[in-house]
Amino acid sequence: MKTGDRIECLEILRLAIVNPNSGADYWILQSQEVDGKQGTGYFTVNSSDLSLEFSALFGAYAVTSPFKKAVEMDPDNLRFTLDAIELSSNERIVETLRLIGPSEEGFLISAMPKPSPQIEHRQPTLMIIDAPALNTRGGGSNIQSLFPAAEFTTSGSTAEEMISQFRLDMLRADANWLSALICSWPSPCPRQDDAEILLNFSRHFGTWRDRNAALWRQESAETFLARQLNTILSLEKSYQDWRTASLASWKLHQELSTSTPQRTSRTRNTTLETVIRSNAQQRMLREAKIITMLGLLYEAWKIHLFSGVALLSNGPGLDSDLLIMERCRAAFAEQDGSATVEELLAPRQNLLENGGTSAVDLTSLLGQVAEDTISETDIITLVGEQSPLKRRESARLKRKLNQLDEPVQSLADSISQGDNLEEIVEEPPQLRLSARLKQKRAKSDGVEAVAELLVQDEETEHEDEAEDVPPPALMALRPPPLQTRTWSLPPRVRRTRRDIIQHEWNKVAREAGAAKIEFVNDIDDEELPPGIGILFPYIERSFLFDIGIPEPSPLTGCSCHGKKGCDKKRRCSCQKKLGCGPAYTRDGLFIFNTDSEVIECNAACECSSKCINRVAQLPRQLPVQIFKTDKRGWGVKIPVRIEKGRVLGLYTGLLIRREEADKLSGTRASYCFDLDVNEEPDKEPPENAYSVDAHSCDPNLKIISVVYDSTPEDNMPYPALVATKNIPAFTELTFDYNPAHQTEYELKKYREKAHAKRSKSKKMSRCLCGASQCRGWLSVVA
Ligand SMILES: C[S@@+](CC[C@H](N)C(=O)[O-])C[C@H]1O[C@@H](n2cnc3c(N)ncnc32)[C@H](O)[C@@H]1O
Repeated sequence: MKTGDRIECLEILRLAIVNPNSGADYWILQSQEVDGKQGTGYFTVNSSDLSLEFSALFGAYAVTSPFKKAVEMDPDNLRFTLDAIELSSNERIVETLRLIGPSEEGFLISAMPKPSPQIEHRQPTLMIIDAPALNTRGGGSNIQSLFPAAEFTTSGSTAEEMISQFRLDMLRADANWLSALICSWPSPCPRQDDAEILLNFSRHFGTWRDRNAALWRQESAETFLARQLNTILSLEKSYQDWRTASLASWKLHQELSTSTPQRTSRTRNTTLETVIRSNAQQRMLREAKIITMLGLLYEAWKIHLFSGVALLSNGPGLDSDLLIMERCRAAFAEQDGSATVEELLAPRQNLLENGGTSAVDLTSLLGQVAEDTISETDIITLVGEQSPLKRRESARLKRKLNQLDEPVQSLADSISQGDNLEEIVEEPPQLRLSARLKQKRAKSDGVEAVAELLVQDEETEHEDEAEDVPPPALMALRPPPLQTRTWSLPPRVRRTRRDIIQHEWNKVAREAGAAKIEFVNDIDDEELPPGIGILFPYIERSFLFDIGIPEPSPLTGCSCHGKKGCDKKRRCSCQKKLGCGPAYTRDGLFIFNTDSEVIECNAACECSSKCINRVAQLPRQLPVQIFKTDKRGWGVKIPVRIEKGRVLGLYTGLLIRREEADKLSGTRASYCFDLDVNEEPDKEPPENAYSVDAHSCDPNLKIISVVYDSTPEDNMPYPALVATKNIPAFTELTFDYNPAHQTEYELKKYREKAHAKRSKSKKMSRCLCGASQCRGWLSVVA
């Protein structure tokens, strides 16, 4: 590239190019008038120093200089092809290039939008900044000296303003993305307040970044950096608190699960419960990894903060790394976690050989954490040995992780028992990690359940792919040989968040023997109901138990024999407690002959699994669609006709104590279901498909309480959803959130209360059920 060359492009927002060796000052690509119009996308290169070959800017990739091929132009879609390296403007070039060069040492080329009332698209100006030069000239305060004012007169703004704007954009992108990422994680098991800590954490982070953006204009670079450092310290503290709380919670969870032989032996006996239990364990594991990941993110960010380029792009490691991560995370999600360790590590190997940054490592890590295909020890391995600074940091990290509390250590042990850390670091990453994990876990005592689950995962994997989405290619993460490397993602069927969640939920449903679940939205662009994310713990049946929930008492069962053993109430000790005839017909339809709890036969009974008194406990038979309604958020419907009395399934979730439930507010409270059959204080937030059922004052479902894996005295019945009428296919399913309000007396009281409270109470809102007898107000806490 030389002065006078023309480059055609539509828009460049940011472009960073790193060159550790050259001493050139900067280049400017100015837009030119074409056909009498300014800024239609042609740019001419001006440079104050032509000693810098363009190929050198591409560091590891451009092996010879000057570059052999001219810049190729594609007016519809900006595309630079340099020495067979393709850079597409579809991805922000700043990120692409950050992948291939050590930002600490080089140049930053940035292209910024130049506001122009005449032209619709943003008109770019491209700048190349020599970061070391920036340092020697006194950092941020002297930026102007690098950009002679004359060069910017056409843009109508000063260099400083443009840089501030640039930084502001990056800060916003960062803060938004990180908070979206953190907020999309669901509340961890078993402690609900972990979610709160996470939220605070992300808020804290967001506020900090926004404030930084504002202060940049007012403060000197030194004060600015000092302030950042202070905030990092407090941010770190909040992260540490969160980590400590989560670890303590994990420890307690572990202790409780091992010190409760009754529940343990029961869960081992039933595949369903084993799976649920394993899910909980996996989830905890994943959370521990995420905690570690966040730590690594901040470590990485801190390292970058001290590099020269930090002065210009404000937390540069995080700025672009986060965006890279976001992209790679999506790529990982598309791959459904099927990349091999080798494939995951390949970008890093390539980087190390060619002088890379930590960006890809973190990217890969985050993707893998989301897909649960990586352990803490692998994370440490991946952080690996890089720059001396990075090496120090990673050694410190290793020490830290080694000193971690027992819970995480035992987690790591359960994954890689028998390996020491150094061996893992050395080990060539050739095996599929999931296979390795499977073997390790299968070997270690007490984690058979997890191994069993993994085997099931594998078995169902292919079936799933055939059903949902074609297996994605691995191109994006498997770097091609140097000369042919492409950064544009190949065309493929894109997996949305909805696809991924649907896939995950169906996996759980299938394992529980239940029918399919589908998300449908014909109303707007919202992909999923609020609060449902990649790690949302879907439970098909059974409860998850919060800490402090007492063990259910030992079960006693009936001694009915033969197929018809439980048909007669007086012979069946379970049904005797019912006080009426059998609750179900032989076809499994609820008879509506009792308002009290239905006591179904249980694991201790001698009757067969097909006995008449086992209905709600069976896997959900009908497929469900979770769909977006026009006025009431998301709801549930079933694509087939439903007979009156059909038991559709259970409303399950995490069983928490009333004290905890009372602390819930807003949306979370609206999912809380009071199991208050015997005045015991347990409630649960949502964790399955029926938790999005809407309220109606004229509902088509009724909730009945069913007991089958605890005793009535334990007060842990399952709310089961029963059709109260024949329901046509695709009708929205509704139940009355407050059936007590149906009686005249209660209704009167309710109306008075609603009237008094409607302007004040957050718990009352307008009912939009549309029923002719609509009570007008919805009390969201049932
Ligand atoms: C348990 S959630 C149900 C799922 C919810 N629709 C969603 O999109 O997440 C309960 C919330 O749904 C909404 N909702 C359910 N039934 C409603 C109704 N009849 N009228 C108005 N809002 C309703 C209210 O916002 C309520 O707080």
